[in-house]
Amino acid sequence: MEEDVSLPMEGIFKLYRQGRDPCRVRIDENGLTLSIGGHNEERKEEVKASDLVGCVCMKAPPEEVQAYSAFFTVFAYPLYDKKRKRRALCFQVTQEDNFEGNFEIAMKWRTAIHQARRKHGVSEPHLDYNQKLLVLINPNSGSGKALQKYKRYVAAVFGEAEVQHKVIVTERANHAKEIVTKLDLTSCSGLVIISGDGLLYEVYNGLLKRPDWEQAIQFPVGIIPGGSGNGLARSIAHWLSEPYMASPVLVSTLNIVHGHFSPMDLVLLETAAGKRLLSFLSVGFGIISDIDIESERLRIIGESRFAVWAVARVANLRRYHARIYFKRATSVSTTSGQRRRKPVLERSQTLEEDLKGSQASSTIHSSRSVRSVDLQDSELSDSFLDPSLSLVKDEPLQPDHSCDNLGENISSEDKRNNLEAKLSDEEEVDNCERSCFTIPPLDQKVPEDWEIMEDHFIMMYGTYQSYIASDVFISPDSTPDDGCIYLIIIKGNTPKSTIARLLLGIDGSHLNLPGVEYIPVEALRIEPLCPKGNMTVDGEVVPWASLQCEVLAKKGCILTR
Ligand SMILES: Nc1ncnc2c1ncn2[C@@H]1O[C@H](COP(=O)(O)OP(=O)(O)OP(=O)(O)O)[C@@H](O)[C@H]1O
Repeated sequence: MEEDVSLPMEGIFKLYRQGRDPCRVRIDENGLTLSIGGHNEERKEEVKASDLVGCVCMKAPPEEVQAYSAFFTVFAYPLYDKKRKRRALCFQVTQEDNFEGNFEIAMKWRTAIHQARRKHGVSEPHLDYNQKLLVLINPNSGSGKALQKYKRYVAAVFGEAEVQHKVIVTERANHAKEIVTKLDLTSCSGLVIISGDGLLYEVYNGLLKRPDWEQAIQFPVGIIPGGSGNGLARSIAHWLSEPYMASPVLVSTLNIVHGHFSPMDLVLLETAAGKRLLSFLSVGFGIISDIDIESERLRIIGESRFAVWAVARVANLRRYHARIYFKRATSVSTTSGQRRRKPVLERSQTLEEDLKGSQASSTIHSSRSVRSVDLQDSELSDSFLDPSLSLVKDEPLQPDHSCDNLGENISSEDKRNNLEAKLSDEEEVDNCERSCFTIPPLDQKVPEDWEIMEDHFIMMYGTYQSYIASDVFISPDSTPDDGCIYLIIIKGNTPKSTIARLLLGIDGSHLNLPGVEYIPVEALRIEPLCPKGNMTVDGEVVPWASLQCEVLAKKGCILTR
């Protein structure tokens, strides 16, 4: 382990290939400050500690005249124009007349950069940086690009941040579940999932199978979007006010690199067969579940599969006879336009926010006139120097009169097959016993303070995250740790035109449509009263039968900035 240096630290270097002006550099716990040029023409740049990612030390390239120089390159991802962009600042150290002396100085700066980065938000619990992360990649997620995303983007940022990790590429459905069921949780600092939400569902249900499940489900988990359903990754970014859509993989990878833990609600479910399931995203039936399951055949087109299938489903609207019971949450309100504070996390101001106020960080300005300097917003592969020169070793339903429109095929074969594979573990021991629930068993009456609703529903969808897919902003009031399941209910008498408007854009405004109910609850029971339908948990099919659940508030742990 490297020894700490005392901050602040200052030095004078040259910015490699950026003119002859000396550059005064200061690092403290707030970040890095550069002052370039003389007193009359001084330009300043600041990079916040929260945007720093790492630093590598290098020897001089063969063409360098001052061959005794050493270099250190600082990597950061500040916000420019509503996008996180890579900044690589390469400093040339020539203080000493020999390479060893200069290299020692460069290494000290590397330590200081790491220290500033890690001390940012140090009061928050964070990853043990001395242990490896276990990265699970589903090569068949979405359009099949998860592995490519890892190789092309994630590995590069992990390299810059010196994130030690081990990769396992899943070979089949349930592989990830098997891995985490047996994993020695002391052998790694956290789990990172590069996939859609389906693989994370497997991981959580693998953790639930363990004898130590109560601790295991609290194991730190990070998610990088690679699938066709990436609701959690988008929800986390929304919560942190990060510009997700501009670069989903980068924004999510930076959460892992910064490695702060945030509590996340999980939901414990009980099926009619007495099986326990763990969920982090949603539970429901009706039109959204149908679209999710039936659009599976279009997974090759990625996330747009939901929008394409929605059109087909509205034309052929189904209604499901069911009874739902719920315990209304008393501690929250759903007043539109009066949303609760979003980021619960302490986070430093972004460059963009700064620019709105004072002219500040990462913009170089002269003492006379403020001007932007050409920023090296290069692609991940760019670097001022060849990283291979680094001297720091990388450790590295039959039709039924009570259910309309159910005569047609209502589920995709893919998902059904997957369901069969996943239910084949029915005989597995449930270490999570019935006593873990505070709600009564399914065959007993619900408590007096629960409410009951019976209808031919178009949908009933309970969600605990704001987004259930990257472009489906279903529950604006949800935050990952609010202790609530938000029910979105559409009863059978709602006109088709309303459903069409709803599905054209689930962007939060859908909650204002007549006929759409939005109810925060702590616990829920669903009792289907028609023979066939799609019931989903986190977008995965579960048997069409009674089911109930309750919130395990803040029992999960996600990696965030
Ligand atoms: N190597 C593999 N081959 C086939 N299926 C796999 C493999 N690894 C994992 N799976 C299964 O693929 C399913 C879907 O994965 P994932 O969520 O990553 O992708 P997705 O495109 O978002 O899919 P969905 O939206 O259907 O959940 C997972 O539930 C998992 O069981």
